[in-house]
Amino acid sequence: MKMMSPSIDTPSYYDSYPPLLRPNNNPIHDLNQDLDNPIPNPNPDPIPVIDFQNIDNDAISEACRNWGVFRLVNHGIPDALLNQLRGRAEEAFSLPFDSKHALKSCTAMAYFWGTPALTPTGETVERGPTPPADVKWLEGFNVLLNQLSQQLQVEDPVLDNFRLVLDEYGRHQSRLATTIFKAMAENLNLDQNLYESYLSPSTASMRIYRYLKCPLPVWGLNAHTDSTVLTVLTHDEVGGFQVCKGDDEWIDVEPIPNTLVLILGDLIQAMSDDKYKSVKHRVKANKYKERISVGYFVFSAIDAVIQSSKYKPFTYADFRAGVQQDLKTIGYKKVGLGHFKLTHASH
Ligand SMILES: O=C(O)CCC(=O)C(=O)O
Ligand SMILES: [Fe+2]
Repeated sequence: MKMMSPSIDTPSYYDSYPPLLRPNNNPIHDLNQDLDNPIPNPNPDPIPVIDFQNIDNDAISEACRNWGVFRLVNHGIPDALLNQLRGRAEEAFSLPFDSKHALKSCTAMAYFWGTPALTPTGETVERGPTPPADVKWLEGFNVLLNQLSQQLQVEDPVLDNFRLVLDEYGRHQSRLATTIFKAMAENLNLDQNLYESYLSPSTASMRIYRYLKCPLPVWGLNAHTDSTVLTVLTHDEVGGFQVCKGDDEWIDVEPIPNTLVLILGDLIQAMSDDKYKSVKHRVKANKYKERISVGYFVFSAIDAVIQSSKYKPFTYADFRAGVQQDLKTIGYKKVGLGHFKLTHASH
């Protein structure tokens, strides 16, 4: 799709960047990280593939146990909608920084930049006096799906078109997550009564990120696990997304058009008594290209009590409070499930 935004060669191009992240205006960055030692990218990569039109519970089970991540094909989201999503996201990010920043406190679609550490309503979590080295070369919108049907506080046709396409895309994501979770719940023999509250698409959120061109070899997003039941990602062709296999084998996930990447989060790890893995993942920054990704994050109902032989019973509200506290104190290297781990877990 053609963009109305200034071309990359014009000086005004960087008006869409947060001022601190514009060229020649960059904070000091942490250079002590080694970005150059992932496993060389085999082609195709070894990430398991699940066909949504022909769901194979055994294949899902194996992917969940051994990987914590799989690629979803034949998911039924029209290519046209995925292309539209991409086009609308590019248009929204190309707006001048001030137009995006006007949405800073808009809960339905909150703009953020410089950090992925947010409250559930999309406000930036402040971490003491944030050292400049913590600034991440990214910006994004945090979207609460159940609020997207209403007009945004800020009237802007570009943002409104973006909202509409996100709403439609979000409905597809709820459909996919519900079906996939059902297969997982069957595999795990989860109690039918519990299982209803274990996945709550009505409280799902989305994040649309633009990773900005970053002049230094840093991580676009540090290694972390998601605080979700499931996360569904769609990636553009730029690449840079990596998952961890085993303890320390980082694998580049190839961006394959019109496929989705599904990640297991901390909550399903607990529900599965640690049989399924909440997979560590991270994003490499790119010096030459911006990268856009869209993530759908689905959690348990806020008062759902998660039962596990490996953890004390906890509600999702408890878990979320723990994660928010972790973000304030230690950042993305959260304690997460560790807050509830039983030291002498029963078998
Ligand atoms: O941008 C991506 O591909 C990953 C985003 C992510 O891991 C997250 O928001 O938790
Ligand atoms: Fe993540």
